Amino acid sequence: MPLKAELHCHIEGAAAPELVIRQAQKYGKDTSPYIQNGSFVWHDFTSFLAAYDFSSDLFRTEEDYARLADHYLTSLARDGAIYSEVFTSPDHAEKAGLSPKAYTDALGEGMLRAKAKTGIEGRMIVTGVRHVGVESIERAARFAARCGHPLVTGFGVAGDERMGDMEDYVRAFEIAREAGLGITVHAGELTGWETVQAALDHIRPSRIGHGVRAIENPDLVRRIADEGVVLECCPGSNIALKVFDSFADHPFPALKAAGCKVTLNSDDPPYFWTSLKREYDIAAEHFAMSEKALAAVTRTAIEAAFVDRKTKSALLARLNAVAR
Ligand SMILES: Nc1ncnc2[nH]cnc12
Ligand SMILES: [Zn+2]
Repeated sequence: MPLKAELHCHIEGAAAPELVIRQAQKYGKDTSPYIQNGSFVWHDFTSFLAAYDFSSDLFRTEEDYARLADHYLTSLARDGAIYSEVFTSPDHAEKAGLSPKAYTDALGEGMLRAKAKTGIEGRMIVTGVRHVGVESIERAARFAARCGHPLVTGFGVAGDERMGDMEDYVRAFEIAREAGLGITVHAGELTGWETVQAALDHIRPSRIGHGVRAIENPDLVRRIADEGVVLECCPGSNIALKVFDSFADHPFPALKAAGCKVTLNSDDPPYFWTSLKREYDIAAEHFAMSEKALAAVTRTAIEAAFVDRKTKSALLARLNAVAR
């Protein structure tokens, strides 16, 4: 089994249906509109977000969040992952009645529990959500910049790409950059190549969440390759959300062949009927990636990780010990 690293997973979106059902029982909620036969139910991005927000609202206490992070990172480690970055969302925490600090501390506690059991190294990327609005995104950036939590190492923007413009987020990203945080932004998932170009022009991230629709513009693909911007690709998510019709139509191999740095990620795994392990399996089966090529993807992810140099070297040494 190849060693793996993940850069792109929304922690609320990693809650398995069984865990969500348990939380719903705890808080007296009916899951039947959103979970049927042990599987999340949605049919487009808007209804996906409705199911996601319903489930997120069932994580309310520090222990709920600690258990969620522990659960997810432990399952990742069992699938061969040595490193995990998760997107956190102070907006969801506040809606559930927890302060951003209590929420972040709790997730950090869960990550440390998973590390104690399995050795997996975890970090958090605080995100603002586009469809909540610019003000909340700047609030999230200010929180990320001043929270001082040792596992918070990045800042990002996610949510419905069809709302707002990249330029609206420049201030938030400047706050995060000045605080020394790594920068990633969702672009080129639900909207076309223009969003990816706008992200590069206005935000200057080292990584792009998805970015796959850059394939629509060969000049932009060349620019991504030349500038060494890392793409956090999530093929299973893209097919589930019908960004592309099939894995045969997915641009992962073409982006890689054009010299773009690509990584494999699960995004919101149970919502898209995937896992990090399945993403590596998809790449082996549909993109003809050898074990060596998959190990190189893991290496790209670790090199692009928002983690201190010493930890990065230790992770690369672990990878190099088994993959040559
Ligand atoms: N796939 C996705 N795209 C944008 N925002 C998200 N938030 C959670 N999952 C997301
Ligand atoms: Zn995402």
